Amino acid sequence: MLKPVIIALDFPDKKEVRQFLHPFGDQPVWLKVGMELFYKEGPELVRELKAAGHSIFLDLKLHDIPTTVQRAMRQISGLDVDLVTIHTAGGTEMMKAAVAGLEEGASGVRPRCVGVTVLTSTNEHMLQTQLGWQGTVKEAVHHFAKSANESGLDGIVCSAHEAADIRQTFGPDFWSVTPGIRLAGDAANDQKRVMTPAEAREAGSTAIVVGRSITKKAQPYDVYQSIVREWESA
Ligand SMILES: O=C(O)c1cc(=O)[nH]c(=O)n1[C@@H]1O[C@H](COP(=O)(O)O)[C@@H](O)[C@H]1O
Repeated sequence: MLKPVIIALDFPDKKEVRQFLHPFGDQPVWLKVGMELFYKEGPELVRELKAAGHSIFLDLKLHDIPTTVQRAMRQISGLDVDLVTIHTAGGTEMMKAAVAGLEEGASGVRPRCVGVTVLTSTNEHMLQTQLGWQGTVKEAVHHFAKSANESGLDGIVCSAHEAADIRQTFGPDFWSVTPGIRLAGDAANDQKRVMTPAEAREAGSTAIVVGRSITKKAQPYDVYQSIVREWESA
């Protein structure tokens, strides 16, 4: 089992990805390929990273009518990635269609699918004034997690602040994948609900997603290793 510290490869192209991964040698890690990189490099880079032994979280956050999502997930599943995202706000019919598409397209075990709930760049004030939700962030995440769970998803994406409630309610097999991770002293940037790796583990996160706190450092490989140690000793 790979360490559940997922590195967000938020780079513009494969050249920068290869440079970044060079110090990792042949050590397989969890890598997240998001929209910026996928829209530039497409499936070819995903195949390259898979062939190198990495686990791939393809984060394209699908949100469309059920038929379109099902057909898109069929294609994504054919890439043999390990984890994918969908927006829970698309509703249960869409999420069920996503799972069906993943099953149809898989040659073996289908990719796990987690539902994005309230983005970690959103705080309670934004949720209430911009998105029209009357309750707290915790209540909103719980609400979307319930519909994700009922739709057959494998977990959700939320901040580590909600992870304890999710684990307690849905059990450890329902994943809480938590971005918004910052090392003590790092800038939050656009993230609003942040925690350190150790805090996230103690709160019950299944896996953490870390981008800039690794990728913007002078010695990213050393920082990755220290985050893994922090996670394991928490
Ligand atoms: O789905 C995601 O991965 C995601 C959901 C969310 O609520 N917040 C969030 O930051 N992310 C992703 O996690 C990564 C966080 O990057 P950093 O803020 O640089 O650590 C980015 O690639 C985001 O796209």
